[in-house]
Amino acid sequence: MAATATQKVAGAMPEGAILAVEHLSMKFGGLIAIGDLSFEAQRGEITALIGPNGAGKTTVFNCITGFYKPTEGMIRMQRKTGEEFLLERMPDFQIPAKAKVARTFQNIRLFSGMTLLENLLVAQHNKLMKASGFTVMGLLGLGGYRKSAAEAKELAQFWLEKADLVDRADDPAGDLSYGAQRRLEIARAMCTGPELLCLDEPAAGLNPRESLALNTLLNDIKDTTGTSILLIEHDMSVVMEISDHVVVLEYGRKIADGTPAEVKADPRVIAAYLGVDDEEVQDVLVEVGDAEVIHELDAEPRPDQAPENSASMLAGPVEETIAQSGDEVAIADPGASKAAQIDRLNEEKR
Ligand SMILES: Nc1ncnc2c1ncn2[C@@H]1O[C@H](COP(=O)(O)OP(=O)(O)OP(=O)(O)O)[C@@H](O)[C@H]1O
Repeated sequence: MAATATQKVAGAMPEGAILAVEHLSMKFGGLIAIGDLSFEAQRGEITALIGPNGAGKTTVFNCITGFYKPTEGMIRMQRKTGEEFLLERMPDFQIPAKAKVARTFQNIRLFSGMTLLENLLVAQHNKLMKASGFTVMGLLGLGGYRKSAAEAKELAQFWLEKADLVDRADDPAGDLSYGAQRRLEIARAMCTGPELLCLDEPAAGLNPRESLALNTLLNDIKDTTGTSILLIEHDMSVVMEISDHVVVLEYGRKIADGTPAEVKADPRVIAAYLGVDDEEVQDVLVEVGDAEVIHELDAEPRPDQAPENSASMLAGPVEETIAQSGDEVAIADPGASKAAQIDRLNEEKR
């Protein structure tokens, strides 16, 4: 019999974790966007998911929030009540309501013609409809609807204040600056009462002042509500400043996992994150003092075989990819992964 989305799975949830991604894989035809990825997000912490363009970060988010059904693997989420969900088995519309996971997108998705307040009330639509008993009489103010409507407005105002937007409550959302729209999206997500908030590049396109306001809001959410945050971000000032834990992807694989300070000093991360520019990699390796790696890396570059575009690359070793993908195989050069280059050099040193 098929397991249900809330069925307990073998093995306890890792200590303190709200989310455990276990052996997740996602293939698109012959392309392995995520390959055997496992990581955890701790309850009450900010976990950042970073990596070069095309590393698979958004695909992970899409699997967590039910937009994609993973090819393999498990995504376990445990609520404060102890109730456990297998997100990969749930329909996407149930994930916010039952598992209490909310998300924002890379491109802003507000109702730009509606006021800020209206945007936050719409986010609470389900709760209000329930309070109306789904009847016209309910909507007209009988039963608990009136009370719920007042509470919804109060909650919206609470989050407008937190996002430093309360003075603009009656303005159309489309009139806000980019940074303010980002904060409004987060406020809107918080109005749904999430236990896990997934933010896809919230600092994209923000100026330093707006990035600072974003950091303040996210730290405030973490400290005052205990909501756990999973963050995809390219802006390292945001990642290093506010994250408790950082998971680094390259070609759909995890290459590092640790505190911001740990991953920042990891030569594999530096090599992967700096993309295809070998000279830049070496500069940074000099900065972290890994002269030996630099020396060996000098002998290793294979620019003639490097990818032109990371988005077209595969996640794993060629032989593994061929074995997994059947006819529709897109082949990547194993030399393309800079983290793998560092691994090979370390292997040779032993
Ligand atoms: N629906 C899809 N169909 C086919 N390929 C896809 C699909 N979604 C993602 N991909 C591919 O999967 C890989 C990972 O993409 P993804 O968007 O997850 O990367 P990312 O790390 O979020 O990149 P970025 O930082 O540029 O947003 C890419 O090669 C991408 O082209």
